[in-house]
Amino acid sequence: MNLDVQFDRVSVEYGGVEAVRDVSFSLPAGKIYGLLGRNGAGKTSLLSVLASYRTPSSGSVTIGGEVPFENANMMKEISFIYDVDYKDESDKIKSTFESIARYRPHFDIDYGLELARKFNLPLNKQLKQLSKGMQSAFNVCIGLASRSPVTILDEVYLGMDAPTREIFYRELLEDQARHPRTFILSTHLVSEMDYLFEEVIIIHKGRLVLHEDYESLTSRGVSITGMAAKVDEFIRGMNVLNVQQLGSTKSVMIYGELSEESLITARRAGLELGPISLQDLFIHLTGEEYTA
Ligand SMILES: Nc1ncnc2c1ncn2[C@@H]1O[C@H](COP(=O)(O)OP(=O)(O)OP(=O)(O)O)[C@@H](O)[C@H]1O
Repeated sequence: MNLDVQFDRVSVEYGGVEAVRDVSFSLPAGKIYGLLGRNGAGKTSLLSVLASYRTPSSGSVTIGGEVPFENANMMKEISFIYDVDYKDESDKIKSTFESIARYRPHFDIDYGLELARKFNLPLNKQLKQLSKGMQSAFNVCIGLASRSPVTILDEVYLGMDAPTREIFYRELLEDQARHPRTFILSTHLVSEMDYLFEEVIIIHKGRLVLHEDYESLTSRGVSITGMAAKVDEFIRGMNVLNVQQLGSTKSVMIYGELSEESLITARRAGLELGPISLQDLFIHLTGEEYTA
């Protein structure tokens, strides 16, 4: 079954206020997508339309050409994992997995339990007795063990410590290699998670800023380091994202590809060129001065 995701001119309104405006993009099945945007950019609103938690105020979302809203067959193929509050939940991990497996056809209980052990989750405790980070790790167990063809993980790392997040990232990549599917990861931890993304979608103030594959996106920026005067001369007229200076050495990030001629000039001037990070680009593209 082809389960490509298509957003077509999607807008989401809350009481007449537009949180998402006219967003279109398509996500071919089987890849890991990073969805980035600042607080309030509209990520959860967009994802909740895909997960059929709400309908768009205009436009449409389809999966494999079908509208998922109130489409029971299609809903079995989607998992939307977010920061669920378990404060009233007295079930334990295993029985929760068993309940989920009844309505998620791809759910693998053994894999879920294996993950729970890797995350050191206590199988004998009620969910409400788990710490915040443990509850997040439990959500990740559900997201991965569901093996849904379309899996949405909306800021699922909240409260998880760094080693636990590492387990999450490693397991995600390993399970993706075994059972390829579409993952959409919404995150603020850009520098930590960027290596997971095959494609990146950035939204800002409800609008799509870009959708591009990770490699070509990061190849669009360059860092230039060298003697301050030489750097200043070289970057004249370029789109500068960030400047750092230590003594007489200056390091500058620019956005835009350098021509072959510029590369030769930079080398002649003794300047060091390097890649820039997705986080640098993200900060630039969603800064206040940026207008899409
Ligand atoms: N139920 C709601 N009623 C009214 N406004 C809402 C509602 N949910 C979200 N909004 C507004 O819609 C906008 C987008 O919110 P959304 O939660 O989609 O952003 P986000 O990118 O997920 O943010 P964050 O990274 O902070 O979680 C915000 O201005 C928010 O205040």
